[in-house]
Amino acid sequence: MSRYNVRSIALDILLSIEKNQAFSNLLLNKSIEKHEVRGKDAGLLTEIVYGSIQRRDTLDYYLAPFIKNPKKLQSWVRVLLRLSVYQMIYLDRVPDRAIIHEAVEIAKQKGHRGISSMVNGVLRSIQREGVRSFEEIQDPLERVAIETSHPLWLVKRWAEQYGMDRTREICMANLTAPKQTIRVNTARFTVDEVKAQLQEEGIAVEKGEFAPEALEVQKGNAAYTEAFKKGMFTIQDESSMLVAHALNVEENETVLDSCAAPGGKSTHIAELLKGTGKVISLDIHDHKVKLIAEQATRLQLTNIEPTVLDSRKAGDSFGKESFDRILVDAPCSGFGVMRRKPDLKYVKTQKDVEQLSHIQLQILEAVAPLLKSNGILVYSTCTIDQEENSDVVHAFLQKNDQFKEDNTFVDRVPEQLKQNVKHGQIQLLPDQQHSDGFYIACLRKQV
Ligand SMILES: C[S@@+](CC[C@H](N)C(=O)[O-])C[C@H]1O[C@@H](n2cnc3c(N)ncnc32)[C@H](O)[C@@H]1O
Repeated sequence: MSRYNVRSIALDILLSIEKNQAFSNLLLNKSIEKHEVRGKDAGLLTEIVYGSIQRRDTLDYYLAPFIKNPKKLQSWVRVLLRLSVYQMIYLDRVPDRAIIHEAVEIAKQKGHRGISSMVNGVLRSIQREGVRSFEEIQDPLERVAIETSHPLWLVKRWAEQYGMDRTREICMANLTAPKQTIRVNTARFTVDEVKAQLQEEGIAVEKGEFAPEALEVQKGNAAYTEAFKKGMFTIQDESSMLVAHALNVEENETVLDSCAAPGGKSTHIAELLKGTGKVISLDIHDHKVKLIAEQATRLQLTNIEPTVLDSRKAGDSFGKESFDRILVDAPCSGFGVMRRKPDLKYVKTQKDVEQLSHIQLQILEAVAPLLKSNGILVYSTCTIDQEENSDVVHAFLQKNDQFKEDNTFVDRVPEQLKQNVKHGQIQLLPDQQHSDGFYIACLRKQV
């Protein structure tokens, strides 16, 4: 595969993301398979696609002084310029002249002479003159927004919730590459067994930062291994691994996972139950419930029952007080996982946050009666927005006085995170723990 093709494929992927607002990781994986992009080329393609999305607004800021008629610029030309400038500024392994040459060739093929000479002119000017500084932006919020390529409304919102300094750190952290961590299937294997098997397959791993069953991948991709096929582990961020521990399950218990697909947490709960008891795994989408069943089969866990159901109607299918533990790993804005899904920041709106917080509260209220007294209800999201996190929990507790914050939650949190637990809740931020941003609240139903 030549470099020319890699950039051409990158352009097609980026255009398709712009047009359909499809998630970048899915589209990228499909293209890698379709074009059989391998080795270093796959790495370069991934870097160009993710980087160009992640830095979109910064790249436009850099390009703006060099483009005479921005309104007339066709979207494919803008995307081609973005991905070329991304490489010139952020990747040092390809010389600028090669990047410019390839951009001009693509422009010739896709457009006409006028366009290719404009692309050539813009990129050569940037090569010669460099790009402008962020110091030109007076407003500090706007500067963070442009410098880290986040929408201004989101930067403003986080500045109100977390303060200016923390917001900048969060936004910067969202530009870094996420780690790959795996969760050992402790129902069937030990951490050492999995480590040894992966090492045999050329995948270097180290102990995770805080979850006992976590291994951090240092080299290689654990997804394409025999160990994965054999069900020795699940690929999961470490912050997500805290959720099943928060439930504090004991063998033979019955657990409701009310928003379960694709099954990352259901399978963890099933593993902690050591194959005993039962996990009823609900999801509203039929095609997603199939994914839970697939994972349970791969991991050889027989104590999971994947079920298609809107959990807001769970009361029609299950009796009051029928579960020992309930998890609501709610649909959310995903603002904690922007490193993995950088397109989210341009797609989600303030209205989405508001609507999601209503659904989250509805789900909590619907499943609450199904919990036995003294049982634990865990609410979690992969977002860092307070309206979807502590505000939802606060609203729920106000209306449901049978529930209280579970102060024993702190005992089930790893040592280095204990200080982050407040009132039975923890908010992990991407700049602090180097994991995904994640929120967990642990509530107990009073006897
Ligand atoms: C954050 S994801 C869950 C991730 C999952 N717990 C895991 O660890 O793999 C939220 C899920 O909730 C599902 N969902 C959204 N609304 C729902 C509802 N009303 N009832 C049940 N599931 C719902 C979505 O389809 C999505 O799969």
